[in-house]
Amino acid sequence: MRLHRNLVFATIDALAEIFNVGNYADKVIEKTLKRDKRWGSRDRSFIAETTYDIVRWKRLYAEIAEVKEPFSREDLFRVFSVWCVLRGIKLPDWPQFEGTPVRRIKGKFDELSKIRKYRESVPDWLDELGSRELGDKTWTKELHSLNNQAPVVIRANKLKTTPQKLAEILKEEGIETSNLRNYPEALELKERANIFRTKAFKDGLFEVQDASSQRVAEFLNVEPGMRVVDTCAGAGGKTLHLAALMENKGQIIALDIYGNKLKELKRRAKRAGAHNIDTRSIDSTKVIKKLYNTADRVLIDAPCSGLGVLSRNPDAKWKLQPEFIENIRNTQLDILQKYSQILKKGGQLVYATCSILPSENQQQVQKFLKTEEGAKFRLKKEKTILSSESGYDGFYMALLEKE
Ligand SMILES: C[S@@+](CC[C@H](N)C(=O)[O-])C[C@H]1O[C@@H](n2cnc3c(N)ncnc32)[C@H](O)[C@@H]1O
Repeated sequence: MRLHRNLVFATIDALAEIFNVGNYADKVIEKTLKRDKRWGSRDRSFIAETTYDIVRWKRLYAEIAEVKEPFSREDLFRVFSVWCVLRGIKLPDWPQFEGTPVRRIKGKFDELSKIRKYRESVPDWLDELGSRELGDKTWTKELHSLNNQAPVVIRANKLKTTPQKLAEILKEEGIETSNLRNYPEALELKERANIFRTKAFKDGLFEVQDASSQRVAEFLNVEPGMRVVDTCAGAGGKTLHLAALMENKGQIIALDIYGNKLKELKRRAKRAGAHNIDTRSIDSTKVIKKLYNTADRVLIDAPCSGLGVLSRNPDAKWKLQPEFIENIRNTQLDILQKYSQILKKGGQLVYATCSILPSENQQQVQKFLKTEEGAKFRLKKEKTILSSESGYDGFYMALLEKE
């Protein structure tokens, strides 16, 4: 691979903004890619993938490069040169790479690879938390898996197509996919591509949704005609899936505390041809209370640490703080106690997170069952999806019935 100066410089700029300013990697990359209209798809994927890679391996690379935050531009070039050396990419003869100690980089890599927190590049506190909650053996495997680049999985929108037809349509647009066994609506891209540019996407034939995430709506046992409340709907990944499973019949009320996310949900619903979704912003407790005892099904796709989706969101490793996880656990329990009251007697509720920590998952459900509201519920089944076992995101889901 030959390195192009403007692509490397754009990557360094993006890294400076992510590491030193603290902006989100996806937003920074999106902005960086708009900088030069002449960049083709290979140029764009170089910038995006290299930036994500260096974000993912920040601790390991910085340790090898012997640099500390906040990084100067010179430091970032040193980190970049570690990335090149470890990938076997020939360094160009630019002044920024002069005197790069190639042998020393390889030696330090071998040495640091013996220690998990460096090898897998995580902060000390996170390594300790994961190991304490999951056990050393499972955490080691899981962390390794969460450091792999996530595959691109899409969900065929059954309101408009079938996975088979969609695969053919995408093939005509130059995108090859394969079916995923045991995931009835999913297709996986054989090669990464910007699928948002396809006509099939603009026509609402699919949504990008990880395979594990596609398990959540299925878990809720919805049927056409039901009244379903999606309490933490965000931009609607699961809401749209619910609408498809309900064949557009019945009613879905999508709630969130952020109105802008619900606006995006509406846009996506229009594209998907999902007509049975109402959105309501939770701007007071009244919004929830009005819905008490009205729903056949409730989904609580709770805010969480997001540790199960590190492979698609590697900068969370550096942005997450232990206090955030502590606070989010309180929110999760509070939400469970309040939003569960939306359910009618005999109705079913799914509590889900994209976390792999038992303290956000099964332990929260057990705590909830011991509360006054929780005593009305029975745990029907629960499922923990580990990335190391499934090859996709880490998720947790529990199905509860109101007796
Ligand atoms: C895991 S995300 C939801 C993802 C979404 N369901 C999807 O499938 O795309 C959690 C959502 O909960 C929302 N949220 C956070 N606190 C909340 C609260 N107290 N009540 C309702 N929603 C909340 C966040 O804004 C976020 O959109």
